[in-house]
Amino acid sequence: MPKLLRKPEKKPLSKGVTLIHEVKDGRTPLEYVGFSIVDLDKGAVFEETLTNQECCAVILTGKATVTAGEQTFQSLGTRKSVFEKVPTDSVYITKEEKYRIKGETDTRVALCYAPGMTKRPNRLLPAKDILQEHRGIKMNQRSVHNILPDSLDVADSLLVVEVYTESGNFSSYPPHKHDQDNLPHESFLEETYYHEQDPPQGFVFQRVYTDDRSLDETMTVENEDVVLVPAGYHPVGVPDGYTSYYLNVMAGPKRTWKFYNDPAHEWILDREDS
Ligand SMILES: O=C(O)C[C@@H](O)[C@H](O)C(=O)CO
Repeated sequence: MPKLLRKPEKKPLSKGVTLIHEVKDGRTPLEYVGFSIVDLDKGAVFEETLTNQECCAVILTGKATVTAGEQTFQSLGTRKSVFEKVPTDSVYITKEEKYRIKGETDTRVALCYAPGMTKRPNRLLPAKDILQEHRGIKMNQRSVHNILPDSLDVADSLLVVEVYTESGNFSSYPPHKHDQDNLPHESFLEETYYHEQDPPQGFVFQRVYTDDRSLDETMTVENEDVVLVPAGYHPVGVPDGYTSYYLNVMAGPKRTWKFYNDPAHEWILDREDS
């Protein structure tokens, strides 16, 4: 198996709580980004006390109550499937905070982690405030929900975004990278991709490669897989008949998304939309 591809592990943590993915704590080559997926049965509770990391809890599906410090946010979550394609609710939780998530229904939660340097207010990121964006032309079209973009100054490191790519299209394309701390031209950001496909027997292809090809992995990515992007360009191609969803978490030394397109493929941006 390529070293950047992670399959769902489905490990029971406690009654009604199942760990689907855990990309953190010595189980990852990434230094800045941590990522988990947790499934909660109705009524089940997941609890954690953060240390030097901040967290964004994204209610992928189902409904949940999130308590962070003294605040409780009830009835979060807007969809039974990510493919309803509506934005969902998330909660930003500051470092050194204790939080708990209780499933009000069966719930899938993404826990996105990155270094926290300061104590910040915990904050609800409600679905109604999520900025939606359409990007691209021809077979390079995708829709984006900006959950925690760099324009929103609520986190120290975390950037979180979800992306839908329709049948036959490419996204994260033309291939771009953000692996040099060289602002204003490029920022250094690691990235994770949590993928789903509709219908779920689908797959997508994702390539992660650097200019010198010292890193060059092309992966067949199935439903619920995670891909790690420590460096390099990272385009995604979606086969005919399937829709792709992915959730990206990015973090690095500076909280700015400044990417650099692969010059070999940048020309596709210059085409007429006909
Ligand atoms: O616009 C897209 O195709 C999504 C990507 O930008 C994705 O969020 C990413 O690669 C971020 O670096």
